[in-house]
Amino acid sequence: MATTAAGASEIPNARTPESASAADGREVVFSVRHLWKVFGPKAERIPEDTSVAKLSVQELREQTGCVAAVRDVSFDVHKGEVFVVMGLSGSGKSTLVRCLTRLIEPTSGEVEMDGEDVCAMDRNALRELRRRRAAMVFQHFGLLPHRTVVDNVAYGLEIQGMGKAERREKANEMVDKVGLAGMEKRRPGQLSGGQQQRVGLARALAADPEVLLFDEPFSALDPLIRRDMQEEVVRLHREEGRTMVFITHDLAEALRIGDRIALMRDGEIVQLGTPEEIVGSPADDYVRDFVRDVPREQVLTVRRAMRPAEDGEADEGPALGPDTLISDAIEAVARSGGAARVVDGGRCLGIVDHACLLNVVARLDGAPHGEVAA
Ligand SMILES: Nc1ncnc2c1ncn2[C@@H]1O[C@H](COP(=O)(O)OP(=O)(O)OP(=O)(O)O)[C@@H](O)[C@H]1O
Repeated sequence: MATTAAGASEIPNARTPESASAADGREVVFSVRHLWKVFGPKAERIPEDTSVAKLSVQELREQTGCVAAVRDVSFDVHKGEVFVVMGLSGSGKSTLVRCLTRLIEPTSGEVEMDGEDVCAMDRNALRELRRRRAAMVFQHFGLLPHRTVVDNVAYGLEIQGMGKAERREKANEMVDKVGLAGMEKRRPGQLSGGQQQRVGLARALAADPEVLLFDEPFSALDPLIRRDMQEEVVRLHREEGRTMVFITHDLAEALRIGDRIALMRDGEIVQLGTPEEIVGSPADDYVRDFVRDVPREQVLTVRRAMRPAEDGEADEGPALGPDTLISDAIEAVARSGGAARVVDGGRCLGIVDHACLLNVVARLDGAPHGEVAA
């Protein structure tokens, strides 16, 4: 697993290649195909009408009076991943994620959860889906002010019909899990904003949903508490491996917590990839501009920097795992004074030296394996 060097933890991006890799054999939780959500008059005709479906957002609005909040979007969310939906305000993030459980009704397209057609679910199945299978954690948690912390956490379980003793026990367990032990008897008004968010998180976790859907849950928090909560999410994810879909407009947040990121613009996904793919190989100028200020050495790994080993190099020098961040590799190379080997399972995959590491930092790396762009 990649680690950040001390003092260089602006965007820690610790994840294994397995958790970050795209599909290969991974179980799909949500499968979305050609999803559209159009607001406005006769919205349902827009996706089918090729003469208007390709118009820009502004042209579409002018010609039809409709807003296409989500336009022909397809993707899979894999079991156990943190899937981040990122984009500027108005790019369609909330609409897209609400369509997953039909909190917003899609205009057209397919949504499946665990192979089941969400668009065909009746009212009861939908209620079950939202309560137990894919629970949403909102920015404003809507805590009940007159109830204690533990009763707020138990509330969802009460609705599910769980008995008092059992739900108390479960709620206490969740309060502990999110770091609020000792505060069980307080009321929301006696908690800080960050602590209230933790109560909301504990309440969502208590229902033990297969997927947690977060809609910008931390955007109202001040930066330090926000950072705490991001770490909390990463910790919970590591401990439980629960699938999470997380909306944010904050790139640093997306890079910090996401296994994969779907970057949206005007209702479309312009790039879907790991943080390393998005930062290292932006799909177009829009994405390139979006990630321009990201400290690359804190996101990209030595896989991207390494070059083939020359005679004798494969047997000497410090060994680094292939997921070592460039920032850590810089430290290792600087300390050793020479090149380092990138080693996986005893096999030398390549070499990183001063030049190839600097190429990545200076954005002179056009492609993986240290081939310098022409
Ligand atoms: N009920 C609605 N009626 C009409 N247009 C809507 C409606 N809901 C959303 N929109 C429009 O759809 C587009 C996408 O909105 P959405 O809220 O999904 O974006 P977002 O990326 O989540 O934005 P934010 O980060 O500001 O929450 C916007 O242009 C918005 O104005």
